[in-house]
Amino acid sequence: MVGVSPKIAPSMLSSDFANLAAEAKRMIDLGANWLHMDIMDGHFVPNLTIGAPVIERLRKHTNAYLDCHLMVTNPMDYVDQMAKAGASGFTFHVEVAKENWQELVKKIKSTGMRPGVALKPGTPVEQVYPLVEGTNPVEMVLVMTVEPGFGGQKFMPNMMDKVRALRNKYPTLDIEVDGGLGPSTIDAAAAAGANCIVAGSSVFGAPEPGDVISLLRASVEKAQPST
Ligand SMILES: O=C(CO)[C@H](O)[C@H](O)COP(=O)(O)O
Ligand SMILES: [Fe+2]
Repeated sequence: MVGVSPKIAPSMLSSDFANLAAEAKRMIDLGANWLHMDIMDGHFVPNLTIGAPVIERLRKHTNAYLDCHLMVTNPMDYVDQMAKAGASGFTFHVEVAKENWQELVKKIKSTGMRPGVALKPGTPVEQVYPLVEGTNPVEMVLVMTVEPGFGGQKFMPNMMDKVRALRNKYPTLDIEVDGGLGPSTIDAAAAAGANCIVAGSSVFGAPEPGDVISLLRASVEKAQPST
């Protein structure tokens, strides 16, 4: 398979938020490729986390790729502030961008951020096809493998049908899975074709988080050799 390399992205939602800069450095030093930042507005999902001010403060301490997952009702309102704060990737949910996704993707790209689209477990995968195939395509699809809102939930294996369908159609697309990924679920996700792996509780809850990061990467490399 050509063009997809593993990106292991610890979800900072499970980190010690009071020591975010140190936690970010620890993850990068342990081999993480990206840092996954969960932005929740308390409206699209029943939880409230962080926003652009925290991204901005974190950016002063790291050059890492900040993979921002926007679980918000009005993603357009966040584009400028997230770009200014130093976000690298901006992944919005298709459920709230049915009408304006073209405008939204264009705006994200104009700021230099990398656009991605996420879908909830109940959303059919076909809904994201136009966003991958349009003249202004997204560069990543995030398949939620839990209901968005909280870390530490159980992986939904039936979401792998979506990952398989996406990988069959788009051999070089970045496909991210998010929710319940860890040593016991990674092989299913990697075999289905996911190459960007978000993992929160399994990494931060492990005695040796670096071992979990390595294991996740090895599983993706084994399932999808990138040459
Ligand atoms: O988007 C998310 C929740 O909405 C988180 O990124 C996700 O849940 C990661 O946490 P864990 O690996 O513990 O499931
Ligand atoms: Fe997430």
